[in-house]
Amino acid sequence: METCSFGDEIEERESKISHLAIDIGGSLIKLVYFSRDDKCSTGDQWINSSNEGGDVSSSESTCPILEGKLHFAKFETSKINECVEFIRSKKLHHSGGGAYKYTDLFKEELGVALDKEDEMNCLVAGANFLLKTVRHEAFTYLDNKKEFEPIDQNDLYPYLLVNIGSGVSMIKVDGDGKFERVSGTNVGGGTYWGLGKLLTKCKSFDELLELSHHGNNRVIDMLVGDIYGGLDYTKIGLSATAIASSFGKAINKDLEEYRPEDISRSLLRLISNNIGQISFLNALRYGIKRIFFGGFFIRGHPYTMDTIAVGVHFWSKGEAKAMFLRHEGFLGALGAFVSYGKSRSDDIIVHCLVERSLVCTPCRGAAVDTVDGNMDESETIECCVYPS
Ligand SMILES: Nc1ncnc2c1ncn2[C@@H]1O[C@H](COP(=O)(O)OP(=O)(O)OP(=O)(O)O)[C@@H](O)[C@H]1O
Ligand SMILES: CC(C)(CO)[C@@H](O)C(=O)NCCC(=O)O
Repeated sequence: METCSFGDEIEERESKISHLAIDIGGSLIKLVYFSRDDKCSTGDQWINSSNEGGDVSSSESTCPILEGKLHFAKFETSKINECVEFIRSKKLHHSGGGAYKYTDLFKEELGVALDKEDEMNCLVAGANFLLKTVRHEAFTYLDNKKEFEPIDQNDLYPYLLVNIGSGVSMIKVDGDGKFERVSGTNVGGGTYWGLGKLLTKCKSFDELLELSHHGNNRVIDMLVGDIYGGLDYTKIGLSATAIASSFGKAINKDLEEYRPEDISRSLLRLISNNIGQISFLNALRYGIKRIFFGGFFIRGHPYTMDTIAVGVHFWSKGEAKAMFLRHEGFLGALGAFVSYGKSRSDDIIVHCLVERSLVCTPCRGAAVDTVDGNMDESETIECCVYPS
């Protein structure tokens, strides 16, 4: 993943768009951009930053508040030209500096240079930003129920951040900018999509995920009961329905004899279980009780979240808790967005005002239930940007 951001204002017909951050991952490109509300576009709203709490206090001088919305978009990395076209059509591009893998493409197509931000820094900054400022962001998933949990600012750290992208990073977070990448695994979202595509001939990730809804993993996975004559192995705490060996039954038939639905479900279970287990072991290593899972592998998918949550609960004997994030896939891009300018003289401080209620509002179509539903990319976060 590469995370980049660039700023300055671009006039659009309906709103002013400024500040774009882009996260170019192994599988997906994520964009986060800010559009100023019309009512604020005169730029005549000022606050004294020293009177406001939190992030803006680093500046003593007064500064204008730009009220507006954060927007989200994603594209497959293999179709980067669609992303470039989107940026061009929305006129999101402008100035910047720096260089990296896609620099030439962005320079040639859009005439912009990218400022590179550190990936881990951005993941942590994005997670902290969401956990500290966006209500209804973090939730548990137990017994097929999503429950939002308010985050106590005084009891946030340490936590383990597990970002499940193509690969998986596990980061112990101790504060703003205070973190250590303690582990990772190469068995991640890319593995599910890659192996799933080969085994099922699916054309898209969404198709593969959809198949998993209708599958039965017991057809392919070897269960404890398959080994123990249908019985639990009570002495070591394993029920008959626990998986003894993922894909363990696949030795019995040829690939064509298995349903793609069952293959997808077993694969999803295998990967989610494995990540849940490694995450728990790392939480245990540092005495951490709360694990936040992000990354686009999750996609708010009930079976994925259930497998991870149940695994963490089971292995930790209820001591550790798995939590999920509504903006799961945008941590890096959001982090690039909020970090932009921090190391430069043209400081841009992004801060969501609690008074603006931080609801996610739909920007097209009818009202959606923004709290219970999965995140829809057409939703936005109302926020304020404080440029110094
Ligand atoms: N539409 C999609 N197309 C492809 N993969 C998808 C899609 N939706 C979800 N995914 C899953 O999300 C994963 C990528 O997640 P994410 O965008 O968070 O990581 P990344 O930034 O691409 O990876 P990395 O950080 O390892 O470079 C894919 O490997 C796949 O499992
Ligand atoms: C290489 C990155 C950091 C790129 O985002 C990610 O894909 C990852 O964490 N992979 C796992 C690598 C490992 O720790 O084995």
